[in-house]
Amino acid sequence: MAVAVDHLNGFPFARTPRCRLQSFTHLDTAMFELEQYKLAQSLKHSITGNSSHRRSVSTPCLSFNTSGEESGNSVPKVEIVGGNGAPRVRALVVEAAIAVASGVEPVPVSSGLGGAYFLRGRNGDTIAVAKPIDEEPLAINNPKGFAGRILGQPGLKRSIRVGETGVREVAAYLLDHGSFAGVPPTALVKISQVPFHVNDSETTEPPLSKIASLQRFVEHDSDAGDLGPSSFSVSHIHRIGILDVRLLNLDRHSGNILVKYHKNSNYNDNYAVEEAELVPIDHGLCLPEMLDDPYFEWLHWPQASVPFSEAELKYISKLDPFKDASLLRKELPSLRESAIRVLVLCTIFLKRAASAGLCLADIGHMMTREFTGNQEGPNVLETLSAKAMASMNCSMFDNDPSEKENGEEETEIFKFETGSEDGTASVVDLPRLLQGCPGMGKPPKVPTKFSSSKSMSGFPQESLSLLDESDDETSNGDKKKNFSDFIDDNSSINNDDNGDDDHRIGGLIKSVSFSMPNHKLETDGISFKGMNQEEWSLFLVCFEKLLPKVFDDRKSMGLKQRLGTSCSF
Ligand SMILES: Nc1ncnc2c1ncn2[C@@H]1O[C@H](COP(=O)(O)OP(=O)(O)OP(=O)(O)O)[C@@H](O)[C@H]1O
Repeated sequence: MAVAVDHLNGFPFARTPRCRLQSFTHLDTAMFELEQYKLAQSLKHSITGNSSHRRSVSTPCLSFNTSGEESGNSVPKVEIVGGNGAPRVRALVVEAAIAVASGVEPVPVSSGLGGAYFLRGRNGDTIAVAKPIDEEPLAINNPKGFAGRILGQPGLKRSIRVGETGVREVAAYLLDHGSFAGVPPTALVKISQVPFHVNDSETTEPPLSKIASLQRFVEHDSDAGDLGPSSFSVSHIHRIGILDVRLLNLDRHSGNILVKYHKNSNYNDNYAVEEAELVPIDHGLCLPEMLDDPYFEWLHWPQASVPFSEAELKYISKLDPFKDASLLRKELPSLRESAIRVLVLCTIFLKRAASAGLCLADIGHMMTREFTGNQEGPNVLETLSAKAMASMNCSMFDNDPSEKENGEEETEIFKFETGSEDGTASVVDLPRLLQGCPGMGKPPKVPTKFSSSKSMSGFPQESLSLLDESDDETSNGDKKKNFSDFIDDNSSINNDDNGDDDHRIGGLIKSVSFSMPNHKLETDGISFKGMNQEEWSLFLVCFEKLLPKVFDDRKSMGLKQRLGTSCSF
């Protein structure tokens, strides 16, 4: 059996009318070809690297229906398309490639809302979990009855698009430096000639390949939902919590924490102590495109109120949000800049809060929205961001008195209408939003102007309106390409080449911009995508200035509320 490993560095991608292609200028694609007919004849399990077998890809479009040379090639294969620079992923992909080439079919996983498959080796051991992006919840080929939207539309969470959870799984692994939280090795791969699920297969040609996240399978005994938190160590919970805060994880429910038991070395014959290792999985709903409401299961666990240890504080202090941002841009060019900015903001928030002496529970609470009555209020992080945006505008106007005069319509600007499909309008009251944050005081008078609301039609879900696809840019100001940009439209996946939002996303855009164009403060989340680099830097300065007061307030409030820190676990 031969394994040909092929590196495609800097491959210049063409642009075709049918298919938007991604310029993977720095994509280092490792291609693992395993030819099945050779398998039968092979000299048992010898694996040889063959760099001379360079493969030219004429249509490197990451589509579900491949064409050209690939359609004539029925060899199951796995190739890395994102996260190649991460440790331990090549070994994972080699194993998965050998498994699929040897003809072992993926086994569907019954739990979860999305399509997930166990890939097994020929000895029956599970190697990896593959989650095709077109089988995510709400995606076109979802096998569990939650299909219906096309790639690029808002998904289960409005701030994360259908088809873009896989890239986030990989981002979580890349950002888990030194395996601090223990995210299993994860890569974004293209898997070809493997029978995954397809809806409506009678009318549509089954795809020859799919893009999927591929994660190392972790042997485990249960998940955290089956157990009470008392058996979990403070350190394991803190490490997962630190990751969740950096990534603004919207989905850290207990089922997404696997539990493995190890015999503790201190046990004696009468009483074997088992230590539970926690393994975080399922990071598809991290790094939203705008500030959103995270879900942190550990917030309800007493360990989260224990102060960070020295080692944890050291790890946090060494986190560099800008380096992390560069890493993501390099390894995962399809991840949108707006999501990367959320990472930067949350990391700064974590670092400053930890160094101010706040514990994980304090930080998690400040990032979580609260319900009062039946109304959801903004969390402290959102309120702070809104205030930083406002003060940023003020400081820009300070330099330009003429603008200041023109913008005196204040207060009203905090009330903007949001239309709904039935024609009713709701009003979002930003002064109230700004007052919701301890230490914020009165909202500033901020001159702003409204952005025009776009009326769209076509989809019933009002949530479809919340992502504006128009202007996602890289830090250089270049238009950024995303998965939905380069999906071949043969695959029935949205391929918006004409830039016309209206035929693609239904509902009503609900956003208001501040005085600078594209600073969107959306009713369901604050987005940073419209800021240019200079504005973003200014925003961060304004944001950081607001932190000490808020942290002081939280500390005095937390003293009353928190559990005693003398609890032992
Ligand atoms: N790395 C892994 N190791 C072992 N088992 C895994 C791993 N990843 C996922 N699983 C198993 O597969 C199941 C489904 O995976 P996952 O939760 O990631 O899918 P999902 O469709 O995104 O789920 P959800 O609807 O909860 O968001 C998990 O409940 C778990 O049992």
